[in-house]
Amino acid sequence: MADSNHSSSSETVATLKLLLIGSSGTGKSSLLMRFVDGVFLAPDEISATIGVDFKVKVIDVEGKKYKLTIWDTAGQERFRTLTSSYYRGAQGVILVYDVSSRDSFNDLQTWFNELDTYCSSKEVVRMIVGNKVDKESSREVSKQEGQEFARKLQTLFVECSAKTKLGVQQAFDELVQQIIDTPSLWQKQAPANVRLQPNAESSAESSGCSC
Ligand SMILES: Nc1nc2c(ncn2[C@@H]2O[C@H](COP(=O)(O)OP(=O)(O)OP(=O)(O)O)[C@@H](O)[C@H]2O)c(=O)[nH]1
Repeated sequence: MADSNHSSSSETVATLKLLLIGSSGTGKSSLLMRFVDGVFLAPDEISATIGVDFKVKVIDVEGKKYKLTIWDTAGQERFRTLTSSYYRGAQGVILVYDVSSRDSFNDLQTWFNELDTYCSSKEVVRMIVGNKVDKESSREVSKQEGQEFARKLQTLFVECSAKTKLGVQQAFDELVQQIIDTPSLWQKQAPANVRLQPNAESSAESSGCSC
């Protein structure tokens, strides 16, 4: 998949909404920055997310352009607001843990429960990402454990490092490819350049809502 951030949204086949969830400090904002901006901020340059943030990236898959809106939410409970609206319309969700933090891995089940509550569609593509593999000497969760948990929950699985960028592109590529391979998730959207009638029903179908 290639980047094409200079193309206009009217040329895109679809807009895909991706979410990053997971406990505080696992590296969600860092993964987003690495994937969209190609940078990694040092610990003293990055602060905890408050509420919700998002970035946009246009990618090229087999000659077609897809606009990704990638949402990053606060891991800290006290900064979490608007939870249900955050999940609305998502086609892909990345659950992030830190391979050097057993607690963040144990927290995944709670994040899954939240996901099931707000995003019940089984079609929505889910991926577990074990971040910070560069911290191999302080690893607390083996790759095999991560894989087994993902298999149990029937999700995709990738290990990566926002710091070294290892695996980051692969994670987003696999997630997007699976969404593209599930047309019912995104083909019901109105084309980006078609405006709905003001009185059009705000049903799941007309809003492109997947959850
Ligand atoms: N070594 C290493 N550190 C990382 C990596 N990714 C993120 N970090 C560091 O981990 C800390 C937390 O990163 P964030 O991206 O702010 O984590 P977050 O999940 O967005 O945190 P919240 O906004 O509180 O939910 C920062 O100090 C990052 O620099 C990584 O791949 N390797």
